[in-house]
Amino acid sequence: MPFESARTPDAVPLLQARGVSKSFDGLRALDDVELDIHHGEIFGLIGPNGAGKTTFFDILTGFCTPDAGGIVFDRVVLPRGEPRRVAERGIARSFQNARLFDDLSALENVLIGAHRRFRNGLWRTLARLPGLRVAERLAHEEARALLDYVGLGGHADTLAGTLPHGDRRRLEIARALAAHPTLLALDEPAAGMNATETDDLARLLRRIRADGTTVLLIEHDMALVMELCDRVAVLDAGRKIAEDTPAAVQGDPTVIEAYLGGPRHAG
Ligand SMILES: Nc1ncnc2c1ncn2[C@@H]1O[C@H](COP(=O)(O)OP(=O)(O)OP(=O)(O)O)[C@@H](O)[C@H]1O
Repeated sequence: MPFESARTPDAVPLLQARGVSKSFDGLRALDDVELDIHHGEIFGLIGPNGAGKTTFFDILTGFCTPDAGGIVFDRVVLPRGEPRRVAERGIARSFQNARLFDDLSALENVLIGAHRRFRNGLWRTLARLPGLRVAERLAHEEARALLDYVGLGGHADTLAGTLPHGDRRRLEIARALAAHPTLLALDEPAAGMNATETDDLARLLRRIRADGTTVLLIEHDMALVMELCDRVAVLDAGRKIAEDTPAAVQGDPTVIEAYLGGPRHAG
C-alpha cells in the first residue's frame, strides 16, 4: 500500500475543507462545513435529501463558488469556481446522472477522460514525435486496460448510450480514472443499481483504494456506505453533524435524529 505511511494520525490530510458556506436565495445549503479526508481512504459524505452533499461536491470540483471558506488539497488551496484547474490538480468526479457521450463508444469516452494528461508533460512530448503515433497508441492501450479494470473489457466498441445503467456508471468511473486522479469523487455511484451491480461496484472501489487512489463518495445506500467507507461525514441541512467511522456514526443520536426527524427530513 503506497499510502500506508501517510495514514498515521499526524499526517497532513489529503483534503481539508474549512468554513465552507454557500447560500442559494437565502437558503443555507452549506453552513461552515469543515472536514478532513486522508490519503488512501474511502470517505463517505452522507445525509438526508437536501443536506448539501452535492453542493459540497460542486464547490470542491469548481462547479460552484463558495460564499466563504475554502479547501486545501495536497497542501495547496484549490482554485474556486474553476473545474478545469481543479481537475488538473488531481480531482476527478462523476455526476449524479452519468454524463457520458452516448454517441461515442465506451473506449472513446475513456479517451476523453485522458485528455488532461495529453496536454501535459510526457504526453505532449510524445505527441510531437514526428511520424510516431506513440501517444495515441499508448492512450488506446491504457483506455482498454481501464475498461478491463472496471469490468467492461468486452464493451470497448459499444456505444455508451446503449450500455445498461450499471455499466454506464462503471464507464464513468473508468473515464474519471483515465485522468489519473489523486482523489476520485463519486456522486451516488450505486443509485439505480441492483444488488449484483452494487456488489461489483463495492469490489471495484476497494480495488481503486488498494491501488492508491483516495475515494470520496456521496451515497444513499447505507449498507454500502457502512461496509465500504473508512470514515464518513454526515451533513444535515447544510451543517456537518458528525465525522467518524461508519459504526460510530450509525450509533450517534444526532445522526439518527437527522434521518428519522421531522418533516423537513422526509424524502
Ligand atoms: N443551484 C441551486 N439553486 C438553488 N438552490 C439550490 C441549488 N443547488 C442546491 N440548492 C438547494 O440547496 C440545498 C442542498 O442541495 P444539495 O443538492 O446540495 O443536497 P444533497 O444533500 O445533495 O441532496 P440529495 O441527496 O437530494 O441529492 C437544497 O435545499 C437544494 O434545493
